Amino acid sequence: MASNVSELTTYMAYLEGEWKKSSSGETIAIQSPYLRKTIGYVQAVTQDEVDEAISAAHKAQKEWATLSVSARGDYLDRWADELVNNSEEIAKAIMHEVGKGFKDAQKEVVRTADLIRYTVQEALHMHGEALKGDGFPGGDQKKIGIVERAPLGVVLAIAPFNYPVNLAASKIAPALMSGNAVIFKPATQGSISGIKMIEALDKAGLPKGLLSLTTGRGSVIGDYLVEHKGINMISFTGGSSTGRHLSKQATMIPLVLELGGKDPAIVCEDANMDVAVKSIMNGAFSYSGQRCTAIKRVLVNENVADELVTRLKAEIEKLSVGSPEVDSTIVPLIDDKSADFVQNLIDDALTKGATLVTGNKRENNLIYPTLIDNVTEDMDLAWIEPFGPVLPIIRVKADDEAIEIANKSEYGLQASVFSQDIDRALAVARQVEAGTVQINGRTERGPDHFPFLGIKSSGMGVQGIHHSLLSMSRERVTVLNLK
Ligand SMILES: NC(=O)C1=CN([C@@H]2O[C@H](COP(=O)(O)OP(=O)(O)OC[C@H]3O[C@@H](n4cnc5c(N)ncnc54)[C@H](OP(=O)(O)O)[C@@H]3O)[C@@H](O)[C@H]2O)C=CC1
Ligand SMILES: O=C(O)[C@H](O)COP(=O)(O)O
Repeated sequence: MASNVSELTTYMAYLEGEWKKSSSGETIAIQSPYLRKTIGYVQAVTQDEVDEAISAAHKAQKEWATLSVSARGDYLDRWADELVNNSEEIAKAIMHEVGKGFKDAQKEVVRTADLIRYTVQEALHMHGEALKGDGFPGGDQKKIGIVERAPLGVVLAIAPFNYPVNLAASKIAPALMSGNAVIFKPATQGSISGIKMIEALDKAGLPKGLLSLTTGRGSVIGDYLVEHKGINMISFTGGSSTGRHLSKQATMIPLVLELGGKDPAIVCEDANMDVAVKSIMNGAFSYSGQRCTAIKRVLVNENVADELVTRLKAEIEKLSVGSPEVDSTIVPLIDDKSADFVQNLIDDALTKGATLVTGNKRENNLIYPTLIDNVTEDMDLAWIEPFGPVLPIIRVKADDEAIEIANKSEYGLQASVFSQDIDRALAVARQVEAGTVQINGRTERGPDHFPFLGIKSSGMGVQGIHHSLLSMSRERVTVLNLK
């Protein structure tokens, strides 16, 4: 596939239902991680523009909340249709901007349309409840509690670079279906994909002002957005340090945080090795490990460690490395800084005596898939999230030791346990501190209607379609006191 990004577009911000140049007069250049050149410019939105967008959002939200759920759903269904109709163009934007393989980028767009449609259906099927007062000692049948769900107001949706369309829509769709307005802050590297996605929503006829897209550096407008009195809920996905910072800035408003991880794959000595190898390969290396749910360390029983390492090495050496345009599994990392970060983790482990099995080759921000054995607890690679294609092997003597090391991590997003004995796998799974534990499978967020959550430094609150709808609305209780 030939890349045609020679004509550089300056993209507008979407403010109060109009595509506008920012009054700042400033733009931000977006660099493609694999073309290694500027592919477009986005607006650096000002604080005054943020104020205006939030004020317009409040106005539009009032009317939106009076629409029936099915009428809101019609807008969102049309959005999903538009995304599918423009999937090739949006996928190209994702590929150019964040270096994701074209087929995976297309899957991301289709998955997003599916997520939006499911969100509509889920919202249509969420009903309130009526409580009878006599259900509590001393209560009275004449007291009836009606419990409905009400919107929160204006939701701030902040997304990371790695799933610029899906992780944004998984916030925007439930926010809108719950009757809220949205301020969407895309990752700077991910803004063009976000703009393309919002173009589709605009084409679907969304009422003006209900959603604004504020492009700009998180370090410049992030705190302003987060601390803004007009924001009633924040749904954030990104790194743990950004998430921790944000949780200190935001006061007395609901907050859902999906953050980083250091997902372990625990391989017991009775694991089915075919399953373990396939799952670890897929879990650790797809999109060069730039997934929050990537397998980021392997805790393997020493009796099967040699076999696992030999088989992983053979598979890693077969991985395609290079351009996302030919769907390589290993693609250049999002920027040079990220590649330096991964390289430092590799260097630290090797300096401290770990064994290089394969990899540790680099061309600019392209890091070849790297497997490092005999990683020990004194090495940063045992604990720090690389967000790149490097996998540490930590050998353990028993399940208990694997659980202990798994739980020593500050993170608790997901984990995998591989064993052919379901009782054993379940016993291990129940002791691992993580939002989700996969038995005999790779760590992953999908399917998107499952609850998705991180504990410890991996997050706060729950996503997944049903839970996102809940977190973006509140109970509204009306009590009838009959004569
Ligand atoms: N648990 C989960 O569901 C997921 C977690 N992640 C995690 O995200 C990280 C990678 O994504 P990355 O984009 O680099 O993460 P970052 O934390 O760097 O950025 C995430 C978002 O926050 C914005 N931001 C930055 N500073 C602020 C601020 N002060 N206030 C408000 N917003 C701010 C960024 O904007 P800008 O780009 O302009 O700086 C971006 O939109 C990894 O740690 C990964 O594990 C990723 C996907 C899923
Ligand atoms: O950013 C991430 O890593 C995504 O939330 C992971 O999604 P996936 O596990 O479904 O690829």
